[in-house]
Amino acid sequence: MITVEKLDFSYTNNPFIENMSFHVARGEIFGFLGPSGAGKTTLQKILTGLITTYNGSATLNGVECKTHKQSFYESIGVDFEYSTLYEKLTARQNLQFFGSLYAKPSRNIDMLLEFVGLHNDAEKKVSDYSKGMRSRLNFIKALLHDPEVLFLDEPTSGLDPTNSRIMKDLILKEKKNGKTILLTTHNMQDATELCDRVAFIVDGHVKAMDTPHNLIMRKGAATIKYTFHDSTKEHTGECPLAQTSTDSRLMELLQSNRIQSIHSSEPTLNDIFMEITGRTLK
Ligand SMILES: Nc1ncnc2c1ncn2[C@@H]1O[C@H](COP(=O)(O)OP(=O)(O)OP(=O)(O)O)[C@@H](O)[C@H]1O
Repeated sequence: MITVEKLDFSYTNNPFIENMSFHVARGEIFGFLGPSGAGKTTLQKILTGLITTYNGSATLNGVECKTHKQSFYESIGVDFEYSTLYEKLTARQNLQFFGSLYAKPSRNIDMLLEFVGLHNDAEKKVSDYSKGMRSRLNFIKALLHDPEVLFLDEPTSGLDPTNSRIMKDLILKEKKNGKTILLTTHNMQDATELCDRVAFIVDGHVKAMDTPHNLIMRKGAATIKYTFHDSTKEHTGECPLAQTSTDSRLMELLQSNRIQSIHSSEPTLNDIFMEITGRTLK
């Protein structure tokens, strides 16, 4: 669906994105993860045809992004971080207007509004919308022409936990509807939950690319920690989850029912990001 090969791009004379290659399959949710300034938005701009001065190749459905025709935009939907809604128009008027820009007939506006719980606010001006309502409206604006590929820039940024949950469920629903989704995020938890694969991006370079599960497993096994007490005081112990049966002390404690507490701790995607890139996402 999307193929990037030997991509080079910089805003300045210094190299930035260099020799980057990756492929995103149809129906996949693919996440660009990286700290501020890593080049995530730049990559999305290249793939949505907004930056055309790159070298190498970036194709979407076989079309080179920098030489696209207007019809290119029929197959992509874009929900970037900043709202592009008209404040003085109602939600419905906004959707009618943006829908009219495409050759394809719009999806049913009432159904889209219902889909994101805005059906009772359709006639309200966007200036009277809360941040969460705007995010949901911006999201369905990107779905109006039923595009094959969705580009989402920080889809949960600035949302409270409830609205963030709503947004993530909407993204997963669109994946079920067969969409290919490229998203950027700083949020490792969202990435772990949403993405089939992620690319760690730092300073314009891909440092790692895999499923969140495989990346987490790279760090090695999760560990278990346990506490037990003898006649004098409480002790703690630790061993790799995969080696519990060879930990003789743990075995003996289990058999004599002397364990007081036991829990496992898995590395997070954030731990792996720090290990691979030497950077944090904050
Ligand atoms: N139009 C531009 N002209 C010159 N430099 C730019 C331009 N847009 C972005 N940059 C620079 O390119 C680098 C990458 O920016 P980009 O917006 O792609 O980062 P990002 O990973 O999306 O960051 P964030 O998470 O903060 O959105 C930054 O150093 C930024 O200052």
